[in-house]
Amino acid sequence: MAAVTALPVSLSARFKGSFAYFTVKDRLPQILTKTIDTLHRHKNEFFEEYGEKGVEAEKRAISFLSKLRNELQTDKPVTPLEDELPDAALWNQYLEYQRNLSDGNGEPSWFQSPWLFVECYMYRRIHAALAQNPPIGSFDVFKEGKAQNFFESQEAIIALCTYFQELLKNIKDLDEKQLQGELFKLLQVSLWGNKCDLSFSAGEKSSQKSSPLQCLEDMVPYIIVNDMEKLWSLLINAKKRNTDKCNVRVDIILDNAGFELVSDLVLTDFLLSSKLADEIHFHGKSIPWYVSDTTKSDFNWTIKQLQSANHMWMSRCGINWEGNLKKGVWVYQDHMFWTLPHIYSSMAEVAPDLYADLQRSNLLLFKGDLNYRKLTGDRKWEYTVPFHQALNKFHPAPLCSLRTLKSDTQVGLKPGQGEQIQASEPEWMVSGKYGIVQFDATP
Ligand SMILES: O=P(O)(O)OC[C@@]1(O)O[C@H](CO)[C@@H](O)[C@@H]1O
Ligand SMILES: [Mn+2]
Repeated sequence: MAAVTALPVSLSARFKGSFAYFTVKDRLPQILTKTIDTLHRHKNEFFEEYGEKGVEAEKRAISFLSKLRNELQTDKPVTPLEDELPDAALWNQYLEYQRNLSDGNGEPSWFQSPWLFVECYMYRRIHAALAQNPPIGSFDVFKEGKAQNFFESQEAIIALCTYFQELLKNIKDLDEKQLQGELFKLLQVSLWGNKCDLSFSAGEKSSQKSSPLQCLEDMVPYIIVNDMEKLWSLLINAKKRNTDKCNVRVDIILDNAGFELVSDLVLTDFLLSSKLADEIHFHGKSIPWYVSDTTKSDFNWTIKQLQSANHMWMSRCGINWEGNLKKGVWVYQDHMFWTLPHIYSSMAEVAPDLYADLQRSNLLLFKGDLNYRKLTGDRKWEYTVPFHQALNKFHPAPLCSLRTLKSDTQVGLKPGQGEQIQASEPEWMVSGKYGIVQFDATP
């Protein structure tokens, strides 16, 4: 009989001094405080739009959020959701599951439970604070920050769009080697684009300032797992096998809006334009999430901004991308599973429809740190554990994580590799300076 190996423990704030501990202790309350400030600042706007009712809704949302911050900071039990939003029952079932896991060690709570669970729960409660308070129910408290990130990355966006439009001019004449070179460049831009997330900096500015293409070479040593060659093989082989009947579909599970999203759109446009893929499916969040994550409204807003930009190549990108959506070769999808606390190894059970949909893809690109945490279960893995093992049977299709390290979990390293980086850079797992392009194709 095969030995059943126990899974390592979940990351949690109960490990004092860990990154999870500092996040729950400092960063999450800061994010709540900023959220409250944002609502305060929009008070007049709510009044102008909805009169007294708007102001009352704002007050109720603020008091709900202050209560939440207090619960967090005093390590109160995590309470069932009391709203009637469509995912509430699934959340409450998951809370029950956590209760059973804690095995008489007390109720699930902010500093005792798995970090991933309580962090997701905070964003879900922020959503409830607004959703339960019409008429401001659909106000996205993180919208301003996402838009600001986009505007502050303007120069980098211009540089990227210009590079890409120049590339399109002679893309048909590129030989395989050149095509591979361009794919690798755009993969790296999309990888490093993941530095620009706003929950990491507790909502402080984090935009792409310099030209995103210039220093790629210098950053190669910081890609500590680099499976770009494997990605290339998969794509080029699929292209060669491709017949009219069988489209190559690539899915990208998006992360942050702002510069990162533009880098993802350029990468996926390249896949279409080079005919490495015929169809791209984008997966975004159905509610505001982890400060900077992309919602449908961010996705459409970004394309509109590009279209109407006062720069020829930026607007060309925007126009083409709107066209891709109209033609149906780009498809935007969302599913509530992406904003549940569940790790991806439970997708087949919790969201069988989504799992079945992903199975129709030739390649899944998972962007960012949170997706990596959910792929690998957010556990204290040994660095050398194979990625496939950490995925714990999650395997709808060949998949690849493009992620800069911003939480202390990493698998698939060579023996001694993690220890060696640790010796010279104790913050390597949480600084965003290192990245991975980590691929798994084994069914
Ligand atoms: O998924 P992303 O945008 O790359 O990163 C999300 C993130 O900033 O949020 C968490 C910290 O609160 C960490 O998991 C991670 O660093
Ligand atoms: Mn994010």
